[in-house]
Amino acid sequence: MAQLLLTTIINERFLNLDVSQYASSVSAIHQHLEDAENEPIGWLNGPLTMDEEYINSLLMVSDEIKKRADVLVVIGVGGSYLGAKAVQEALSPYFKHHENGIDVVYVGFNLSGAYMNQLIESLHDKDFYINVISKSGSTMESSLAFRVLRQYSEERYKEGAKNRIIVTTDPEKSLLKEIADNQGYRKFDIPTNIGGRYSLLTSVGLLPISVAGINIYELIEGAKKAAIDLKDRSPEKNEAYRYAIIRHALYAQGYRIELLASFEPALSYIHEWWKQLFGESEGKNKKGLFPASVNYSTDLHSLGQFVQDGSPLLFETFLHFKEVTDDYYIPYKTINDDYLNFISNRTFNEINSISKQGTVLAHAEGGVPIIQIEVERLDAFHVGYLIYFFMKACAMSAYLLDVYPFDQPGVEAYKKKITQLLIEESIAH
Ligand SMILES: O=P(O)(O)OC[C@H]1O[C@](O)(CO)[C@@H](O)[C@@H]1O
Repeated sequence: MAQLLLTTIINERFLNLDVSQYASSVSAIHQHLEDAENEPIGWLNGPLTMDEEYINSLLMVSDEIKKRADVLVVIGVGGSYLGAKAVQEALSPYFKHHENGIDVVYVGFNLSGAYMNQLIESLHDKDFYINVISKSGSTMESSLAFRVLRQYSEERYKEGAKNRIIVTTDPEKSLLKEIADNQGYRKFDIPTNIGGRYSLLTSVGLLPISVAGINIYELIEGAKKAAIDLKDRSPEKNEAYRYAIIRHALYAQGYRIELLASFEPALSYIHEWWKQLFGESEGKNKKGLFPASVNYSTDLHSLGQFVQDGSPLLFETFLHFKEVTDDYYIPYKTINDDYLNFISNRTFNEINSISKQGTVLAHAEGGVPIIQIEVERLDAFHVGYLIYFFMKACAMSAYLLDVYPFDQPGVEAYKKKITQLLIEESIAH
C-alpha cells in the first residue's frame, strides 16, 4: 500500500542529511516514550485503545444536540478549542455548515466585549447548547465566557438550561468539574494523562467535530492507522521521526522560524492548531523553532516577498493534500479581453497545484529550505492521520532539542501579571 503521508526535503543541499545518523538518539527517545508510564502520553496509544462505548456515548449526545439545537456554542481556548475548529474548518463546506451537522461557533478564546455581545445577539432567535471545555477548569477567558453563557442559557431555558450544558474537563482536579457536579451538568472527561494541545482526539475535539457533521469514526480510523504506521523506531521508516529530524537539523543550522504553508484556505486553522502544538511544546529554555504560518496564494501577495527575499531566518513546510474533491472550471470566453483563455478549461485546483509547484521552485531558488508534507486526500481519515503524525513528530522534535514537550511553564508568567493587575484595578475601582 502506498504511504498515506510523505515528508520530503526539496533542496537537500541545505542538509546533506542522512537521517540514519540520528537513529540512536531517536531510538532512545522512542523507547522513553514507550516506557514513560507517568508522563502525559495517553494520546500515544489513545486512538488504538478508544472503545466503542465511549464513542457511542459521544455520538448520542451529539445526535441530541443536532436534534434540539440550531447552534452548538463551544467555549474553550488553546488546546480546548483549536483542534475542533481546525478539523471542522478543514472538512466543512466554505459557505454553509456540513449537511450532517449544525452550526458550531466558538467563544472563550479572546476577551473582546464586541465578540461576546454579538455572539449573544446572534443566539436570540436560535436554540443552542453549550459545550464548555477546559482541562484545568479555571482558565480566565473560558471561565468568563461560561459565566455569561450560563446566565444567558438560564434566562432562556430556565430549569431546561441544565440539560443544554455539557462540560468537558479533567475528571479529578478542576473547578469546572465541581461546578458540573453541583449543578448536575453532563460531563465528558479529558483523560488526566493527556494535555490540552494533545487532546484533539478525545471528547475535547470529538464532540464538537461530530456536531459539526463530520464522521468521527473516520477521523479516529485515520489516527489509528497513523498510530500503527508510526510505531517504528527507525527514522527511515517513520515519517513523523523523519520530519522531526529534518526540522531539528535545520534548527541546528541556525534557522529559527518554521513557516507552515498551505494552498487550501480550509487548512488555516490546522495551521493554528499546529502552532500551539509546536510552540508550547518546544519553545522553552531559550530554545525552539518559532512556528508561523501562511495561507497561499493569499499570502504570496503579502509575506511572499519576505519569504523569497528577506532575512534568511526561516524555512518552509508545505502541507499539501493531493486530492481536494470540490472544484470549478475556468470558462472559455469568445472575447478574450482578459487574455486568460490560455488557461481556460482547466480547473482552479489544477491552477492552484501549479501555483504551489511554482512557489516551491521560486522559494527554493531564493535559498529557502523547503520541506513537503504530502497527504493523499482532504477527508476525515487523512486529517486524523495528519493530526496524529504531527503530535508524534512534535514529541520527538522537542526531545531531540532536550526540551520536555508536555508542560508550558512560560504561560504562567503573563497569567500572574494579569491577575495581579485585575486585583489592583478592582480594589481601586
Ligand atoms: O483547557 P484549559 O485548562 O482551559 O487550557 C487552555 C489552554 O491554555 C494553556 O494552558 C495555555 O494558557 C494551554 O496549554 C491550554 O491548551
